[in-house]
Amino acid sequence: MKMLKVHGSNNDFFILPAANLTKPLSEAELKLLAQKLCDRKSGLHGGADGVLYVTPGHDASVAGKMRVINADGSEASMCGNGLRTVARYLSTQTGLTDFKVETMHADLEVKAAPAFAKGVPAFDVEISPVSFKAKDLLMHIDKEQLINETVPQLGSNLKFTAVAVPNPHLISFVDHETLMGEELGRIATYLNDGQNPLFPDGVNVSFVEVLATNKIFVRTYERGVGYTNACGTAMSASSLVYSLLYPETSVEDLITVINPGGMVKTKVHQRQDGSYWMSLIGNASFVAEVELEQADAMQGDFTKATWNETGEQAAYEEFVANLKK
Ligand SMILES: N[C@@H](CCC[C@H](N)C(=O)O)C(=O)O
Repeated sequence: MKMLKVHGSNNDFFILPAANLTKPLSEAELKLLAQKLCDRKSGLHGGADGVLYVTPGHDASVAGKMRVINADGSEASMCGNGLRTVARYLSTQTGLTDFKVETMHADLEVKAAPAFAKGVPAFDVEISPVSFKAKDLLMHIDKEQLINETVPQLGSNLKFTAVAVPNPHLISFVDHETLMGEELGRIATYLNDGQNPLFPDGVNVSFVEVLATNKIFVRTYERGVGYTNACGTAMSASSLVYSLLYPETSVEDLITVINPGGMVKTKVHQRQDGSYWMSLIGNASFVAEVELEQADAMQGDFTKATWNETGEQAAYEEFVANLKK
């Protein structure tokens, strides 16, 4: 079966089109396959943060459907970095450059964007729906929503905002020392332990540093994965919270979001009814074309897999190096 190794801001995935399977996968087999492929020690070519499973959409109004399987086998409702790469994949399959992709809770607009650099193609994707309601985050606290408040159960003086986009995010704006410290891992590990009373289903946790007006740095510990180079939904959610908490910025401003894996651009939009959605604009890099036997992959045997590099990773790394100049 053929797959693509891809990334957005070095948040990396295997794109697995269902059409490429030699036999259909049960839900349990899809979960196991993601765990086998993504394992950073025993997985395929260094593993990945997740699998993006692409199937036909509900009708001709969408070019396809993206399902997001985290490295631990859990399924998420959305993946911003992944959606850019799936959009590019579907664009190559259909010839379309402005279309919709079905996701768990919404059909989302995607469109080709100007390349971020030579050899670094980019896509612009819609991040939506957005909710601050505790029930939409599966967050168990004694209030309807959490916006820039401390959470005593976390044993921290930091203030947090919780928002679903639609996967759940808990975000705190911090200074540089805290951004780079141990607190993020301590809090995120606890909230993703499967036992805590606040987020029984887990949550993506991000610390954000404001670098300048409309320029932020986002570091994320992801539900179902751990620390990643970037999290597209987290960067979009952080941009929304930034626009709400910092009067220096406004909706429709273009925000530069730096992350450990590179850089994206975001824009926060507000509809007539007051609801929000975001644009996430960033690279959609194809690293390698992969081919392997499905049965081998299910066993975690990657010895016979073929791996053909596209050459795009070198271009992406040059793009990142130039960011730092
Ligand atoms: N890295 C993704 C988010 C993937 C899902 C997340 N780990 C969750 O479980 O909600 C992104 O780019 O948004």
